[in-house]
Amino acid sequence: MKTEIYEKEKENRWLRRKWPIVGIIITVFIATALTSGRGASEISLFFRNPDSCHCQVSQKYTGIVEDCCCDYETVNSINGEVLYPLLQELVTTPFFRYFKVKLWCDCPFWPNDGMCRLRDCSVCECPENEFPEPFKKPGILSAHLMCQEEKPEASVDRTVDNRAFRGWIVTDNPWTNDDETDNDEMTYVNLQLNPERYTGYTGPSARKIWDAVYSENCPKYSAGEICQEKKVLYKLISGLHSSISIHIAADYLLDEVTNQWGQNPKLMHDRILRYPDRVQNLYFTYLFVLRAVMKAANYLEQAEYNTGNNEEDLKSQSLIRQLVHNPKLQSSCPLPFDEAKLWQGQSGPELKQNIQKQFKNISALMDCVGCEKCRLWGKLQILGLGTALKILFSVDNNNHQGLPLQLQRNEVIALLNLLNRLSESIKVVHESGDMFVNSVDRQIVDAASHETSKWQNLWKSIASLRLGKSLI
Ligand SMILES: Cc1cc2nc3c(=O)[nH]c(=O)nc-3n(C[C@H](O)[C@H](O)[C@H](O)COP(=O)(O)OP(=O)(O)OC[C@H]3O[C@@H](n4cnc5c(N)ncnc54)[C@H](O)[C@@H]3O)c2cc1C
Repeated sequence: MKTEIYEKEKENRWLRRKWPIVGIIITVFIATALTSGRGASEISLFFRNPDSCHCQVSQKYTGIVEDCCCDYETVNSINGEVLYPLLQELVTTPFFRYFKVKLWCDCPFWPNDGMCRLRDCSVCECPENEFPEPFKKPGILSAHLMCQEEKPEASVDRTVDNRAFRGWIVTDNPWTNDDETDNDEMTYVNLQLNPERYTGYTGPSARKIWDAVYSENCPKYSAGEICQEKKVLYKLISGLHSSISIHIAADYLLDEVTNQWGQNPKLMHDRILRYPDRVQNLYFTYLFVLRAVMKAANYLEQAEYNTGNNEEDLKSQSLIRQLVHNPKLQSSCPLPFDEAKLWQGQSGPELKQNIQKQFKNISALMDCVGCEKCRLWGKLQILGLGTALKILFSVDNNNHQGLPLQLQRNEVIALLNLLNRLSESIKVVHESGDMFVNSVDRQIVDAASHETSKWQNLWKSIASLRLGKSLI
């Protein structure tokens, strides 16, 4: 009997002495369990992928944005001080808030598999009396023009065909799939009433679009690729994708029951911030589009901003002037992207043709997006990118090709609204990126220490149980 008590006491003493080691073993065990995917998903993501581990390290982007002519610090400062405030105001003016779009979903690649869950997926179209008179052609509201929800107010703009807008011509964009000159089935949407945010569009339907975009139309270039032309399309699309994800995370439906909207730091971290290349591509896309706007400065300055609301139209024009001729922008980042460097080699024209074809395909894929609001913003932003590509690559500085720049009103609306979206995303990443990363890190640490203390308590109870028993 004595020997038995002695043995038990020995065992407990061993347990007490080795407790710190046991603690470490438990911690390692928990970490292993979590990294093998059995723990909370956020923790597993954090530990599992060493490339994505930015634990407590603040993500600072410095130096020149790759393939551009401006550095991160300058982008952040001109965006925060100049572009963001001007663009925020500009997109609320009547001229820039009505976008003409074909919302019908007739996917040329596969049957429509609309997977939208939320009411927020659908677009609130403009009633006929809302959008500006000069945008309309009298008598176009015939009964056969039905909108998405079979309402008669899905009016079509044909006014631009006839009106002598200075600078507003009807022309097709060679980079996009939709025929911009065909007004059938087009409808007007007030963008201010349809913010780009979380819609619940997710799963295989959304994944199929992005997969088709990346795998078939702009595959990721291999590391070490030096041909800038081969990288441009991927970087533009990836930058746009980052911006879309940032808007989803920044305006997320946190609680469906109480309809509570707010930021989702985990989504922001998991989809964007933990991938530095996605953030870098966002900056690239921003500078690319900014360069297009600056290159078209004279055109934009002289164009007619006419919605019939004189005061607001003067405001649009004044804001455009302040933007394209801004002294701070001109001095700190005069050439955000140098398009003249591209298409120089022998294979230049062929490369350009290929990229144009791929971009057109991506644009056609927007008709496959199974959520109306996502389709609206997808189409707008792709038209905006197509307009930037048209400005930078379809016309050269000296009009050597004999093609003076001609833009359609809808292209300008898309271009400036796209720049505004990118500007918002840059602001979020720059001003709140660290806060999101820290908040996710905190959640991870809290979850891990909660798990650890749970195991420690369990272990302590087992140990005291054994100790108690042995003393009986
Ligand atoms: C055109 C379009 C517009 C959309 N608009 C909205 C919207 O307004 N609101 C909404 O809630 N949902 C929208 N969606 C859906 C949304 O983009 C996501 O597809 C959805 O939230 C599911 O996300 P996910 O985590 O599966 O990753 P996804 O964002 O679908 O990404 C799919 C894959 O692409 C790769 N990837 C992700 N980001 C990048 C990047 N920046 N660069 C390179 N590769 C990347 C990754 O491998 C990832 O697994 C839209 C989808 C499309 C196609």
